[in-house]
Amino acid sequence: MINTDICIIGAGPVGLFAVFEAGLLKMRCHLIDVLPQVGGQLSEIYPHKPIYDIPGYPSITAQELIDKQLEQIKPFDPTFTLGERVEHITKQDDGSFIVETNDHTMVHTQVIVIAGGLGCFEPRKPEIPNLHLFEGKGVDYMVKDPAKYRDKKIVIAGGGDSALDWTFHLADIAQQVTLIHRSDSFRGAPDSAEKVFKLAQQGKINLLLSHNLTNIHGNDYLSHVETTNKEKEVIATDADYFIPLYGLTPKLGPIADWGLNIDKNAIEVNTFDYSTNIERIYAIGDINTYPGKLKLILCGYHEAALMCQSAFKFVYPDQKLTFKYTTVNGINTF
Ligand SMILES: Cc1cc2nc3c(=O)[nH]c(=O)nc-3n(C[C@H](O)[C@H](O)[C@H](O)COP(=O)(O)OP(=O)(O)OC[C@H]3O[C@@H](n4cnc5c(N)ncnc54)[C@H](O)[C@@H]3O)c2cc1C
Repeated sequence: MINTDICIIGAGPVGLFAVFEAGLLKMRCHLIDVLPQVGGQLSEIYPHKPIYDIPGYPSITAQELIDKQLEQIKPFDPTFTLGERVEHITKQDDGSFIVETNDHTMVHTQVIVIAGGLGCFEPRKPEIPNLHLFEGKGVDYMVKDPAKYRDKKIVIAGGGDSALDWTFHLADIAQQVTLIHRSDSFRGAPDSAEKVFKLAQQGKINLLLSHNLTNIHGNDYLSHVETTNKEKEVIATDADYFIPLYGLTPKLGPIADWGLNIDKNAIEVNTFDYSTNIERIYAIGDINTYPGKLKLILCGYHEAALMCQSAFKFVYPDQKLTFKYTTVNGINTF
C-alpha cells in the first residue's frame, strides 16, 4: 500500500502544478494517470504545438512546458503510478481514503485531488470480429514498455503520429514490424511519414498501405493479423503482438460513479477552494465546472494553489496555515 498526503488523479499540467503548491506546504503527493506518460493533453494530443498564454513564456511548446513542470516539482519527490486507471475510492472511518486502480495498486491518502482533465482517454478500437478475444493475449492499445516487444513480430495499425512514431521506434527493437494503413498516405507529421517510408525502402519494416484490416486469429494467443488489399486478396501477417493506434477518445470514466455532483461531464466545485460535494475530495483543471469556468492551463494552476491552502487542514489538522511567498522562504523540501 502506498501512503501519501494527497493522491492526485491525473498527471496533466494542473495535477503536476498541484504537486508544487502542495510541496510548499510540506504535503506529499502521489500521482496516478491512465496514460503511460505524464503531461495529460499536452503530451498526448499536442506535444509540438506552441502555447502563448503561459506567463513568462512568450512561446513554449506543450512538451517543453511539461518538462519544465517536472523540473519544478523534482525537489518535492512526487511518486507516480502510470498506465493505470483509478477505478474505486473507499472512505475510511478516520475520513481518509483508499484509492484503487484497475491493476489493484492501492493508495492510502488524506485528500483526493481529481485533476482528470477530459477524463480517461479510451483507445479507439478497430471494428473487427475477434478483437476482444485477444485483448491481453497479443492485442495492446498503447505502448507502455517498448522492451516488451524485443525480438517479437509486431503489427501496428493506424496512420497518425502514434502509429508512425512507434513503427519507427520499434523497428530497432522488434524482430519484425509491419505497419498497416487503410490509405496510401499518412495523417501524421510529414517528417515521421518520410522516416517510415525510408525504413520500408531499406527493408527494415513491412508497409501495407491501402490495406483494410479484416480480422485477427490465433489459438490461446494471437498468431496472425488478416488484411485485404485493393485487389481484395486476403493477406495474413504473422504477429506476436497487434497494436492498433487509432487515437484516443476522452470519457469521464469511473469518476462518474463516485457520488460527486456532475454537470455535463464535469465535476461541480465551489470557487472558494475547488472542493466537491464530498469532503476531502477536490477537483481542479479541465474536469471541474463553476460559473465562468475557462478551460485553460493558467486557470487550473490558480485552482491548484487555492485547493492546497484548503487541503492543508486535512493533512495537518493541528497546525495553523500561514501563507508564505517562495521568494521569502525559498523552496524547502522534505
Ligand atoms: C489542441 C489543444 C490545444 C490547446 N491549447 C491550449 C493553449 O494554448 N493554452 C491553454 O491554456 N490551454 C490549451 N488547451 C487546453 C489545455 O490543454 C487544458 O486546459 C489542460 O490540458 C488541462 O489540464 P488538466 O491537467 O486539467 O487535464 P489534462 O491535460 O486533460 O490531464 C488529465 C489527465 O488525467 C488522466 N485521467 C483522467 N481520469 C483518470 C483516471 N480515472 N485514472 C487515471 N488517470 C486519469 C488523463 O489520462 C490525463 O492524462 C488546449 C487543448 C487542446 C486539445
